[in-house]
Amino acid sequence: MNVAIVGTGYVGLSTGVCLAEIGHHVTCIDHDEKKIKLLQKGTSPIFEPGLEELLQKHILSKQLHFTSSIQEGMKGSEFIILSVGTPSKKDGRVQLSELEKAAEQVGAHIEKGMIVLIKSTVPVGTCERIKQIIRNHSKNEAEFHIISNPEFLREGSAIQDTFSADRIIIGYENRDAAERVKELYRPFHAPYVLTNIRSAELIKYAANAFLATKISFINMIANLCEQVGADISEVATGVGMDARIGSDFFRAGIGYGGSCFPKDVQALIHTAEDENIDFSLLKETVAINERQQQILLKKAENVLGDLQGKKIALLGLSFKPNTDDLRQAPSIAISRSLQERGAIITAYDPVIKKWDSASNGNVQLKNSVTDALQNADGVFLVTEWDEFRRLPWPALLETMKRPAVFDGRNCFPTEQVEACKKIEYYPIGRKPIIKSNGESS
Ligand SMILES: NC(=O)c1ccc[n+]([C@@H]2O[C@H](COP(=O)([O-])OP(=O)(O)OC[C@H]3O[C@@H](n4cnc5c(N)ncnc54)[C@H](O)[C@@H]3O)[C@@H](O)[C@H]2O)c1
Ligand SMILES: O=c1ccn([C@@H]2O[C@H](COP(=O)(O)OP(=O)(O)O[C@H]3O[C@H](CO)[C@@H](O)[C@H](O)[C@H]3O)[C@@H](O)[C@H]2O)c(=O)[nH]1
Repeated sequence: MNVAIVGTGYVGLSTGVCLAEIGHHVTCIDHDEKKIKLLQKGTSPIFEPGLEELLQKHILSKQLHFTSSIQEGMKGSEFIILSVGTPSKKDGRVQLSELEKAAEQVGAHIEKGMIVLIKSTVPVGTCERIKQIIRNHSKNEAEFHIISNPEFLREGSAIQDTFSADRIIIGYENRDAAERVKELYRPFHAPYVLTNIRSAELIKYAANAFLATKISFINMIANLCEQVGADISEVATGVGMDARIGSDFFRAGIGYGGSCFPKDVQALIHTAEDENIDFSLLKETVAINERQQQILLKKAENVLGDLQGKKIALLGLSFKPNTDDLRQAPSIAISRSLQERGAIITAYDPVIKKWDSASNGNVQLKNSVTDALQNADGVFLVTEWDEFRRLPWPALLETMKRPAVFDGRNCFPTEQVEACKKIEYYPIGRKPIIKSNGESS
């Protein structure tokens, strides 16, 4: 089948390569010409495991094409997938201008029988508006169909998530169009949920808001663990083993970030507000998350005192491992607060090589963990990149002024704590371990 994807970002590109892999002919469209040129050469503009291999494979197989022209991309396509960004406005509501603009452009080239799938995350009622915009811009009044098809892939595991999706949501008003969409995705072997468009739109927000709330809940339990002498890892395991609760998205830490949870929770609060519903539970999810992002800072102040002039090393900057995405990353909130307190901030991340110090806090990016840790008063483990678990920690800590480790993801290997003669280890929701000359106190 022929598919056009409008918006070749994290979602559009991941979806595009996966649809090519299952045998479709895909044209990815983006108005960013630099991005398109890079993609045409087989280079991925984003860091996403497994993506570049599929990209190169299907450029060669001629199943994957890239263009900055909507007209060229849509020509002969049966399915038009819209996956442009829907970021937050300052007040937390959803900015729909990118999607509306894309809809106008799609409208100008829409043809009879085309199926337009809205994959961008959009508030309830948006798909109906987008349909109207496309119709208003259609020159030939072509009859087309609209489908709400929210996406659930995660950054860092986008390809794997697409091939083993828990479900595919198809919000439809025309049953034949829904059946054609089922056929498009059939090789993924995922269960379908066929529903009306508004329910499909809401499913996406409810899923993200629930997961974010689950994280805030376990973070509060972690904070309680610290006060009552319990261990969050064991508590989360014991609670999560109840099949009704589940152990996924139950890792305590420094709170959730990324381009989705923060904006989608805010958007759902606003949707409820517009219907005169005070979704106070979600407001608390957000408030807990904001406090949690400051927890390493508080611990560091308790241990190191005034942070003015102290050197703090941040390990990991992206909002989670295996991505280069910095959108709403906890590292930004942390470095801004450290800067306010006059700390000197160094950082290392395996893939982030650019950092906007003016808006994200003044951070000196280093090329290695060794350089970042040199002479530091403390290290914050911010993102649980795998490589941090395999470092020669005993030797590294000796290069620090004070071997104080503030572990925001509980990812520092326990055996390494044991191997260190001198360490002050402060995890989340667990007892700190202080060792000097090989003795714990
Ligand atoms: N990032 C994720 O993990 C994820 C997962 C599920 C759903 N979503 C949702 O999917 C949507 C896209 O997210 P993303 O992270 O891929 O966004 P993104 O910002 O990475 O990509 C959007 C792309 O659309 C392009 N674009 C914008 N307007 C265009 C137009 N008129 N014509 C052509 N190209 C245009 C931009 O240049 C950009 O490359 C959002 O609604 C988001 O909430 C994201
Ligand atoms: O137990 C956990 C799990 C995650 N996180 C944090 O939560 C954030 C989001 O992580 P994750 O959900 O893995 O990444 P995203 O790529 O943001 O994916 C979420 O947002 C996407 C965009 O809507 C959805 O498609 C996905 O289903 C949804 O998981 C990150 O900061 C994680 O560190 C935790 O703190 N504890």
